[in-house]
Amino acid sequence: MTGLPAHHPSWQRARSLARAAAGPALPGVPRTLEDALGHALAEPLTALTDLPPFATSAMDGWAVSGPGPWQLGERGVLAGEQPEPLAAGTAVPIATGAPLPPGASAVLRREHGEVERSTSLLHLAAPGPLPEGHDVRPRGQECASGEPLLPAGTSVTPSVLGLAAASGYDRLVVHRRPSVELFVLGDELLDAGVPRGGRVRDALGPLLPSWLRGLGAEVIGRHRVADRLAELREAVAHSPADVVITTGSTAAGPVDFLHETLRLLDAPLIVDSVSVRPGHPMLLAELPATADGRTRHLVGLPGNPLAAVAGTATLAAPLLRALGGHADPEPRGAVTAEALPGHPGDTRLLPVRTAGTGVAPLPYDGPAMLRGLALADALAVVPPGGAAAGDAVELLPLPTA
Ligand SMILES: Nc1nc2c(c(=O)[nH]1)N[C@H]1C(S)=C(S)[C@@H](COP(=O)(O)OP(=O)(O)OC[C@H]3O[C@@H](n4cnc5c(N)ncnc54)[C@H](O)[C@@H]3O)O[C@H]1N2
Ligand code: MOO
Repeated sequence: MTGLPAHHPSWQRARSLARAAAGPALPGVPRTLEDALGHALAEPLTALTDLPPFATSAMDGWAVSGPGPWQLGERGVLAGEQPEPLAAGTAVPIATGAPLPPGASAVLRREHGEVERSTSLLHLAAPGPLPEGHDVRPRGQECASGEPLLPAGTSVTPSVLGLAAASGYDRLVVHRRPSVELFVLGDELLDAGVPRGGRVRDALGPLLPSWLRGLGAEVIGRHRVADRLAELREAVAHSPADVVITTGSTAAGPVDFLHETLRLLDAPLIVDSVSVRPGHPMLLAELPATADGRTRHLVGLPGNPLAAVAGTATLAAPLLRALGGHADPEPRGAVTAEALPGHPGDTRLLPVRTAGTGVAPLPYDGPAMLRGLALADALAVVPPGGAAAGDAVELLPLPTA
């Protein structure tokens, strides 16, 4: 456990407690490039080759040697070929990406040259002269073999996969993803159809798993758990997940058994409610370790859907990112296009949309509502008392897929 239990910390402190609770990131494992997507690099990415690995032509045209005009050879050089040396005063056709023949001094792009058919002489057809190295990508222009390209902790995106492949990798050593099991509580929840008979649709079962995957988690299960102490206790006690995430049951209602469950499991609370709106009943606890000594945590998200979203951004995101070894991102900021309403004493997380050069609030942002969130680009972190038009605010990203 990290530090003493923090009851009702500030929003900022709750985030750092959640990050620190992770401890060291999960161990590194080798993965094929395809399987590494979404993980974090456990080792720096170091170039396994010079890039480009040999001097190449940057354009379709001719490789030339010395000043023109040039006697044109017949056999051109295609990408993937090993060219013959080029004698002074001669030229050969060359394709973009083809290795430059030894002895070539520059590349003349097709639209800048003219071939005299009768003599097979290639003339410069653009204002000259053609400088040495023109339209040539020299070997090692992007990096030298052994050069560090990306630090450990970098999140593996499609672009990182491309760079890793270009620089010679078949596999990457990445941190294991934290496993997550999601327990959705609430006997009033329906899994299909229109709300009826006093019951409402489960909005969080569909909302959370893809978000959690986007945070780098491996979602190993999603279950509905009945509002009964014994059932919740069994589910939490036996979950093999690194992180158990529950929704609902955080408050003091007649069937809110989460606190009681944690007490019975001897699971100390690291965060027990946060000074943030919506979502202040959110919590973070350390669960008893697994038989093989792995630490486990529980994030309790409030049942009101927007409050659960606030809890995911506040507690689940820093915990999961740190477990997965992802480096902390630079905070993203924006200017407000109009005033953002705040809470007198707590931080407020407000769905906002980019409007012109700033961000603006959206209607329907109550804790039980998702209508504003569904149109939002981000959650704005609104300080106690609110933000005036033109103020800078931090933005928290929202998943897009
Ligand atoms: N006496 C107090 N009552 C409440 C407090 C409080 O401090 N004192 N806090 C309020 C706040 S703030 C919130 S947020 C909620 C948190 O409640 P729980 O986490 O215990 O959640 P539930 O009671 O189970 O549900 C609340 C609400 O959300 C609906 N819900 C639950 N799960 C889902 C879901 N998966 N999809 C859609 N809607 C869901 C549920 O039907 C309730 O309407 O407590 C306040 N009360
Ligand atoms: O703060 Mo509760 O978090 O939704 O109303």
